[in-house]
Amino acid sequence: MSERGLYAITDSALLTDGKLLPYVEAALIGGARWLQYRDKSGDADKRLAEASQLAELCRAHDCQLLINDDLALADQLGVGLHLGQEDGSLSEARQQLGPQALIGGTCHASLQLAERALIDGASYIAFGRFFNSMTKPGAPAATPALLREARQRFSVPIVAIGGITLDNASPLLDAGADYLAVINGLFGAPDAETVQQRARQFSQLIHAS
Ligand SMILES: Cc1ncc(COP(=O)(O)OP(=O)(O)O)c(N)n1
Ligand SMILES: Cc1nc(C(=O)O)sc1CCOP(=O)(O)O
Ligand SMILES: [Mg+2]
Repeated sequence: MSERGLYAITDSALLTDGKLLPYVEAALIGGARWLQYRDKSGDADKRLAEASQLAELCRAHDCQLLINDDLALADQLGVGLHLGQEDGSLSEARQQLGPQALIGGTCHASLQLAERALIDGASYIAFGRFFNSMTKPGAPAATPALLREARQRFSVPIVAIGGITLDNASPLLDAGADYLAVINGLFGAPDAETVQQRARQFSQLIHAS
């Protein structure tokens, strides 16, 4: 598992009209190291079908797949999981998915939530939002100073999320972020070629920092 990189997150509202697979494949070709399937439709059949296709793509491109919120789906596919504060027990997810599973926790702007997540078995901790987010405008705000403090305290991968673009990402990397979790700054593109270019540029930025 690479310890730094681009963490692409899908969005069912953004990746419509058949964009999901071509845009995700472009992100993987461009170097995304982790991919989170984030779908809020509630359509279980669609979610299983799409997540299964993404699992195949990720295997072909040596990318780790994680499922947002849904432990049962992650377990069914044998992939990772991301849990927020309202998504159930991280310790139970660790118990069910086993010691090797990639499991992450939302920590907003709280070092205490990060400590709790690590006690519960998280593989990584995610802080945010750092900038205005088109996808999740109401998320609590975090600062690069928090990332510096977290870098001092914790040895697990640190993820930054929320309104991240190629133009504003560098201070987060300088402050200690290992992964940049991005939705709109990556997938809010006019075509797959642009997604691939953005993924390459994010990957270069991360590995040069
Ligand atoms: C990498 C990463 N960090 C944070 C989140 C947000 O998770 P959550 O708070 O559960 O909100 P939803 O994404 O479920 O709306 C995330 N998904 N990924
Ligand atoms: C899903 C999510 N969680 C956040 C948090 O702060 O926990 S911000 C966010 C949205 C990320 O999308 P975009 O890159 O388009 O801003
Ligand atoms: Mg959630």
